[in-house]
Amino acid sequence: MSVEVYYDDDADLGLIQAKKVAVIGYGSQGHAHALSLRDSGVDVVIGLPEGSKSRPKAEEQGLRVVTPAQAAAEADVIMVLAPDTAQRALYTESIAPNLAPGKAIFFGHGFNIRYGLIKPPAEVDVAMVAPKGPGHLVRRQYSDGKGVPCLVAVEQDASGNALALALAYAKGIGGTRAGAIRTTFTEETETDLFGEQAVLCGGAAALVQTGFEVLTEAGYAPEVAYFECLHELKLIVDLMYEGGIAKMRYSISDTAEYGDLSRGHRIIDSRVKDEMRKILGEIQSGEFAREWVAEDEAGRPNFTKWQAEGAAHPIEETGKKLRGMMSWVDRPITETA
Ligand SMILES: NC(=O)C1=CN([C@@H]2O[C@H](COP(=O)(O)OP(=O)(O)OC[C@H]3O[C@@H](n4cnc5c(N)ncnc54)[C@H](OP(=O)(O)O)[C@@H]3O)[C@@H](O)[C@H]2O)C=CC1
Ligand SMILES: CC[C@](O)(C(C)=O)C(=O)O
Ligand SMILES: [Mg+2]
Ligand SMILES: [Mg+2]
Repeated sequence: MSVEVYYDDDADLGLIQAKKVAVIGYGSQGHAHALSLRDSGVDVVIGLPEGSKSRPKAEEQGLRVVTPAQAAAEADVIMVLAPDTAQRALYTESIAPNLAPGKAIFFGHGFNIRYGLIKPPAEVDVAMVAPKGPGHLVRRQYSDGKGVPCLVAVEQDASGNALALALAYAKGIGGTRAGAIRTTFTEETETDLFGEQAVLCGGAAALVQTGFEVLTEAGYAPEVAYFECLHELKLIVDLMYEGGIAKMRYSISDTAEYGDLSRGHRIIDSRVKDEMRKILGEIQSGEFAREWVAEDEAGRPNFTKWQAEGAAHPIEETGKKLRGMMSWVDRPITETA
């Protein structure tokens, strides 16, 4: 099945330059969208609650900041980049009362639309521009004249022009320099959640911690275990990123490649694959969304406990010490806003 991909020549920046855009939220994605849109000649206003700790940062970067309700009232296009769990109340209290026919509401992730937590009226466009990378990389790539590929989707096309507007927005943040892939809210939400749970965040973190535990429990030095299970993962992933698994296998030793080919599927075996299917089922059925919304509404008791347990894992202490010895380890991209 082939996907539609749009590039700069397929997008008319003038469409978004003719609109006023409210970016609600000024975190990882919000700062990247707002600054890049502004640098693309778009009239941008930031919506943040009074007392938000992001306010000084946005103001220092020369942006006008008002409340989310005022930003939504002023704007033609409202991009919602607050945390997913805050979006439903934000929508009900500040955005819905300020929607009118002809306006558009945009998202960076489809969670609230996919699971029916936000139901915009039929007279507004509902679209998504979701960069496939962390916000700080989105901004850095834009500033370097490049872009991070993004997904675009239209849930509701009241104006008949929603896709063109979404592509114009994607161009304004550099997305169509790299390519904007057409998808749906459902596909983006379900694959994004699956990817972060099973592979990128949940799967990878558990793999690293478990490998570290096996080596240290067997008496090997934590420092050596850290290098083997975490530090070198970047070198391996960089090779995959550049040329797929094939390039990684080309680059490693034959001994490593034989170990990879003969042992990898003993780790990620049919039980793990079945569990991945189960996780996908929980995402598709809405079970995960209901659980996460309930957890958030209860004050995040499990989230907080698991976060603290993760932070206390011995690999963190070892890593902190070792990274202090590695002058070549760049400042993390999460610290460059
Ligand atoms: N992180 C990423 O790279 C990616 C994120 N996304 C999606 O982008 C969206 C934003 O996520 P992300 O950038 O990570 O969010 P962050 O947590 O980095 O930032 C959230 C921002 O929203 C503000 N905020 C919090 N509550 C409200 C509220 N009630 N009203 C208005 N603003 C509020 C925060 O202010 P304060 O400083 O006061 O807390 C902060 O500025 C989500 O939908 C996410 O799924 C999509 C792709 C990648
Ligand atoms: C992989 C995590 C992510 O989905 C992302 C940066 O794309 C997120 O929600 O932060
Ligand atoms: Mg993602
Ligand atoms: Mg995500």
